[in-house]
Amino acid sequence: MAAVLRRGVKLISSGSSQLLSGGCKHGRTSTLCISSSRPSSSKINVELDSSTGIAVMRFQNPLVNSLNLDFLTEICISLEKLELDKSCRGVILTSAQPKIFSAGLDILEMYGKNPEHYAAFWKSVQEIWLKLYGYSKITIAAINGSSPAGGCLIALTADYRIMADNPRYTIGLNETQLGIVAPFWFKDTMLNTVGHRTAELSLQFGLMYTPSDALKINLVDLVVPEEQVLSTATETMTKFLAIPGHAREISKSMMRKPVVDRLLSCRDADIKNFVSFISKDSIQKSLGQYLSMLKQKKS
Ligand SMILES: CC/C=C\C/C=C\CCCC/C=C/C(=O)SCCNC(=O)CCNC(=O)[C@H](O)C(C)(C)COP(=O)(O)OP(=O)(O)OC[C@H]1O[C@@H](n2cnc3c(N)ncnc32)[C@H](O)[C@@H]1OP(=O)(O)O
Repeated sequence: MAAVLRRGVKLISSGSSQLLSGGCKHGRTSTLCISSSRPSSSKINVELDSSTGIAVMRFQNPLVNSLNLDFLTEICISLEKLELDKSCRGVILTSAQPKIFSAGLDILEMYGKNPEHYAAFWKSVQEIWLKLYGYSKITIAAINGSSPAGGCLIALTADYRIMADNPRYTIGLNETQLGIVAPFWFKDTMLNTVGHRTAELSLQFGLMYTPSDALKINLVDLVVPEEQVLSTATETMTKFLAIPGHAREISKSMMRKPVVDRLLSCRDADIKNFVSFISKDSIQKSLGQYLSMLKQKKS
């Protein structure tokens, strides 16, 4: 159930099973409607300040915000609701988990499952990218932890990226390190942000960057002390909000539409390609080894 935090601000816990269709208004505060049952299953929370129009979406999928099917669906539904909500003007994406923005796609969704599962999972990955990269409202990634692969992709879809100044946090498209390949629309998103040569090296080596190195290649726009990430994101959002909305929105769409259209024109083929690639014995073996390496790292 939505709980009032301070004047004009509501906390919205949203489990995918709890979301109802359509936004609703409660007095002066515009928020999303959810039922009150089982709020503890929520993988995200959204705080929408109706006095500023700024929503903060926090990822809270323990342990590391890995992007599984349910989590992706939940994020997508919440983004859709915020997009339809006239009182929301921009969304800040950040993490409630310590040290991790998002560990990227959940490897367990791509390992040891059947083709139908792989297809459904990949469809949800496409959905989140299409939703975020084509999002009409302003998005800012407040990157308060590590952000490999799919986590980096989520950050890359934002209009602006602010990263915490902690050299332990890294960000990048590291897919090749897992023996897998970032698909063309991951590549295009990276390329549109950092340019051709940097994207080429970055993708081939599967490079992960510290915040200061990420800043050097424009993978992030700003690096600030960790405790200032959210406040800086809010200040930056205010600057974006000062621009006439329709002009900003059309400019964003002009920059991104060709890339969005490219995936829209071949979604089914892209799913087929993913299923066939990920089902290969050699790829499954690589993913299995990578998972073992993650586990061994602890011991
Ligand atoms: C031609 C091409 C055509 C089509 C496309 C084909 C291919 C598909 C491309 C797919 C694109 C893929 C994108 C991805 O996002 S792949 C995922 C990449 N992610 C990573 O490499 C991150 C790996 N994780 C880490 O580096 C660290 O875990 C992290 C995030 C820095 C956190 O470190 P730490 O705090 O020390 O925590 P642990 O390492 O101990 O992890 C805790 C726990 O979480 C498990 N885990 C971590 N990451 C993932 C993940 N991505 N998926 C699933 N599980 C993950 C980890 O194993 C630990 O589990 P445990 O059970 O041991 O507690």
